Formats: sequence, structure tokens, C-alpha cells
Amino acid sequence: MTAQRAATKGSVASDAAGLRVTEIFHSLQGEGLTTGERTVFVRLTGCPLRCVYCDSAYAFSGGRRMDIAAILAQIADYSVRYVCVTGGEPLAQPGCRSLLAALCGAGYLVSLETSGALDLTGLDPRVVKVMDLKTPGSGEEHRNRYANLACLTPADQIKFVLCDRDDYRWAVEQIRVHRLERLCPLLFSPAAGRLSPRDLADWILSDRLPVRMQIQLHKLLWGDAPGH
Ligand SMILES: C[S@@+](CC[C@H](N)C(=O)[O-])C[C@H]1O[C@@H](n2cnc3c(N)ncnc32)[C@H](O)[C@@H]1O
Ligand SMILES: Nc1nc2[nH]cc(C(=O)O)c2c(=O)[nH]1
Ligand code: SF4
Ligand SMILES: [Mg+2]
Repeated sequence: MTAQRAATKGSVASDAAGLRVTEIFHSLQGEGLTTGERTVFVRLTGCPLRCVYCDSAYAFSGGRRMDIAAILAQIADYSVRYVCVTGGEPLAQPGCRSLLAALCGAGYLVSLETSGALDLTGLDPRVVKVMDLKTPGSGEEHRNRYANLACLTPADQIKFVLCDRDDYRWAVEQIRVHRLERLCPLLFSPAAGRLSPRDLADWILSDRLPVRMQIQLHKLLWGDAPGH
């Protein structure tokens, strides 16, 4: 299926209402526990982090201001059950919480991709939080907000995007120290183009880790192009 890119460029409106949106597109979920499900992605603009591997740097700036009604109207065109709010760092925009609540209220199964660097309290409890723990190799480990772990439930997911063997060892240690297994499913993902998926698979098997490996499905299907 061809993904569709719906909202992208345009000037940034100055009014405080609404959210800055880089794109809204229809694709197959490429990450996490609902991989393969038809999903509409709302990519919010702006991020205070700069992970070395970021595949969404085009969302750091630009975008266009949309109010929640307009976002909902655009999503309605696609007849999906799943909506994924991502970015950029979605929680960097104050309006993100209202958007998430409105999406849940409209009956969508809503997930939030977040760096783990911003406060997770006060989110609609129906939102599935997919939270990264940023590794040393990302260059943003110091931004991890460990208090967020207390906000996670078994319905959420913790993701490690790994650049190399040192990141892998670090992630194993995080699982042990914070007893992450007891919180929610754990995802190990190779940083695209930096870590061999086969090496990662071998390490996980060899160490008998309680994690789920993922490879970004959308990149296998469509490469690096935005809007997929
Ligand atoms: C682009 S980020 C947006 C949401 C949020 N800023 C975050 O980092 O979770 C979405 C997901 O893509 C992951 N990601 C970004 N670049 C990647 C890459 N080159 N390879 C694998 N995963 C990547 C991030 O770690 C995060 O889990
Ligand atoms: N197909 C597809 N699945 C995704 N899952 C998480 C994404 C993201 O950029 O956050 C993403 C994305 O960009 N595309
Ligand atoms: S936090 Fe997410 S959007 Fe921001 S730089 Fe890192 S991967 Fe990219
Ligand atoms: Mg992506």
C-alpha cells in the first residue's frame, strides 16, 4: 500500500491555539507491538534533543499550525483504528495532551512515541506510551527522565535504540538495575545503518534476554523517505 503524505509545509502561524504539525500520513505501523497495523501518524514539529541517529530531523522545524478539529478531520479520511502521535518530540508542545485526549475520545487506539526526556504525568490513561531510554550512543543519555518509569503500566512499551555493543551492554544493565521487566514489554531496535540486526539478534539469543527485537518495517518497505 502506498503511504500518503497529507500535511507538510507552510508557514508557522503565530496564534497560541493548536499544534505545529510536520505531517499527517497513513502507513503501516513500523515499530512496536502493533507493527503491521494500518495506522495514521501525526508527526508534531520540534524536538529539544538531537539523537545522533535521528531519522526524523526534518521535523525539528517548520510544520504548520493546525487545531485539533482539523487534525481529527484529516485522520477521519483514512478509516483506521490506530493513531500514532510522534515527532519530533510530541510532548514538547503543550497542546499534545489535549490532542491525545481528543484522539482517545474519538475512539482511536492511540500510541505516543516519546523520547523519555519529558514529563509523562497527566496523559490520558488510554494512551499507549512507547518510551525510549536514550542510550550513550544516542548522545542524549543525560536527558533520560527516570521518574517517568513510575508512569508506565503493562500496556506501555520501553524501547532501546542501540548503536553498538556498548549500548547493548548499557541497556542490559538498565533492565537489571531498574527491574524493567516488571513494568512493561521491552523493545530492542538496531539504530538503522549503525548496528547489524543479525548481531543484535545473536546477542539477545546468547544472553537469553526478556526483550522483543524489532526492525523498522517501514524502512524495509520504503527506505528513508519521509511520510511512510
Ligand atoms: C523519530 S522518534 C520521535 C519520537 C521521540 N522523539 C522519540 O525519540 O521517541 C520515533 C522513534 O524512532 C526512533 N528512531 C529514530 N531514528 C532511528 C534510527 N535511525 N534507527 C532506529 N530507530 C530510530 C527513536 O528512537 C524513537 O523510538
Ligand atoms: N511506518 C512508520 N511507523 C512508525 N512508527 C513510529 C514511527 C516514528 O517515526 O515515530 C514511524 C514512522 O515514521 N513510520
Ligand atoms: S528525541 Fe526523537 S525526534 Fe528528537 S532527535 Fe531523538 S529520535 Fe529524533
Ligand atoms: Mg520514524
